[in-house]
Amino acid sequence: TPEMIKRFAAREPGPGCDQLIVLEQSPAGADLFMRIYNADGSEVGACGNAARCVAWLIMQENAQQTCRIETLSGIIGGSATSNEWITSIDMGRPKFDWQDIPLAEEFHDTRGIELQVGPIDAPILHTPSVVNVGNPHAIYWVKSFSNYDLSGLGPLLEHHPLFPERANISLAIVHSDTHIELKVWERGVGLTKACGSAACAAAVCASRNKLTEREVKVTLPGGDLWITWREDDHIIMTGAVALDGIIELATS
Ligand SMILES: N[C@H](CCC[C@H](N)C(=O)O)C(=O)O
Repeated sequence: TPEMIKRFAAREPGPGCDQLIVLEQSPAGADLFMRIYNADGSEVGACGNAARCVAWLIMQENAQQTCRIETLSGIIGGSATSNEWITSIDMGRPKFDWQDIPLAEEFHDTRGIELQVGPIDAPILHTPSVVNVGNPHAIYWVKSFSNYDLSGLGPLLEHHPLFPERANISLAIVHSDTHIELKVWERGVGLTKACGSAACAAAVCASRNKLTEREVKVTLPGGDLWITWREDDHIIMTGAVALDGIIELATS
């Protein structure tokens, strides 16, 4: 139940976690179904970091080079790389229409929507890009993180009425046309060290807004991820399998 998940995630007892991942049989015939619970007990459709860990486990266990993982948002594809500790995930295609984010009202240009923070005449944050990469994201483009208290602004924006399913909120610095740096307030969790889906969201929005190339390195507090937004519209995320993220595999 959500209460049990909240207790587990809140480190009572145990190490705590940002997400709790439950692996089940896949009704769609994928290698398995990955059920994703946030620390607040909410169930969501994407978790990039977990996908890399779960793909690694499947491919190790079955001696496979590829795998398919079913999620609430559809089937994603895992593949091994030349480095056994690095996996790639095909996160599928981004959705940019306002109804697919989803937003509570119509916006024709989701490359930058009217959602400013602070005084109308001198907003401290404004014109975020929004996208759904299996889960909803809003990305604010900033020059530096030091001017913003994301732990204060995050929950306000996460729960903003414009996001009927809430949203993951990121601050993004574009260092070059191949390098983005992110700080993320995750829906249902809070500030985290890494968010794979936010890295995907920022990469496709930066490219769509002509701020970067289609292949970028995304630096998060917990490490780097490499995102390619392929010409066929699929988002490929490559990064280390954060094995320290697999505290324990509870087999039921
Ligand atoms: N908090 C996110 C789910 C986990 C995302 C993050 N852990 C990742 O690696 O993508 C959401 O509610 O959509």
